[in-house]
Amino acid sequence: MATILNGKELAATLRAEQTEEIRKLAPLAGRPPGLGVILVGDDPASHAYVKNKRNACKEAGIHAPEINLPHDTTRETVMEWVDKLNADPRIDGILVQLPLPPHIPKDDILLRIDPEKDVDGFHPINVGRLVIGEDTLVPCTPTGVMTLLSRYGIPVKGKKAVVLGRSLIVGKPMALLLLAADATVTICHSKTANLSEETRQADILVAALGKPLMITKDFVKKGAVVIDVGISRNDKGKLVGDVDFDSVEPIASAITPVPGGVGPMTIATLLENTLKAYKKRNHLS
Ligand SMILES: Nc1nc(=O)c2c([nH]1)NC[C@@H]1CN(c3ccc(C(=O)N[C@@H](CCC(=O)O)C(=O)O)cc3)C=[N+]21
Repeated sequence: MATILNGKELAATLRAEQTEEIRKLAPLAGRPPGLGVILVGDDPASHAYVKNKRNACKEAGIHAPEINLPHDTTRETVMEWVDKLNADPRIDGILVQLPLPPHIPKDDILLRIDPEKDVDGFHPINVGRLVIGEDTLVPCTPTGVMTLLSRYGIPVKGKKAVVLGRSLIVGKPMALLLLAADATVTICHSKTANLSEETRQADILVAALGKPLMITKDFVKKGAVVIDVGISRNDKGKLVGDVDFDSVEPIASAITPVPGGVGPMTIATLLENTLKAYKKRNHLS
């Protein structure tokens, strides 16, 4: 029987801690923290995520103006909104919801965000700082995974970690964070040969490939800690991860469910990053 790593419950605990901290800091700063969210187009999944973020911010006392732009918005208009949020003294964090429509070059937009307000940690300056090992804003999903591991007392130092996936948003920063925590890290991806041989070495296995239910017990060593970052919808519209939970749970020592695992931790970390940027900008500790 594996320990179920309850991200939903832990995220609620973290948000309560953040709410308390904001209540204490706002009078010192003379204002609450601010997170500006830019959403382009009408992708229903993106709108649902942004709604979750808005509710979490509201609950915690974060000022969170939302810029909703139509699908046919130009690159220049999005740039102007980023500039406006960069210059706004009440804004500590900026999030441009991804994916953007194909006619808007993502890299140009992310490069425009003030790195000190880059609560997603996607700006090349922040990616570089993470590689160097400086304290900086780090992408929310992998940071949330590290928080989940540490709050459940799961040791990382000296362990063999295998990360499945090499995206800018999850795989690469996940590998760097595990490395910084002294794990021995392997990154696997779609071209990896003998994938299950690699994954069966893992003490900690992080699945972020976007292939629903692909990871069965054949990919997992007995007693491994299994973290599922996948979020896909099946034909019934139900949320499923990259891990076949029913197959893997009996042999894992700990495992995250989907939903209720990594997803809620992502949002709690977005608030944490906003708070971090706010404290730095206001010289509060
Ligand atoms: N600039 C940017 N930053 C992001 O961090 C970002 C993004 N764009 N685009 C989309 C992805 C996806 N993402 C999720 C956040 C929360 C849940 C989450 O809370 N999931 C719940 C379930 C939600 C549901 O039921 O739909 C759970 O897993 O329990 C999932 C996915 C952030 N992303």
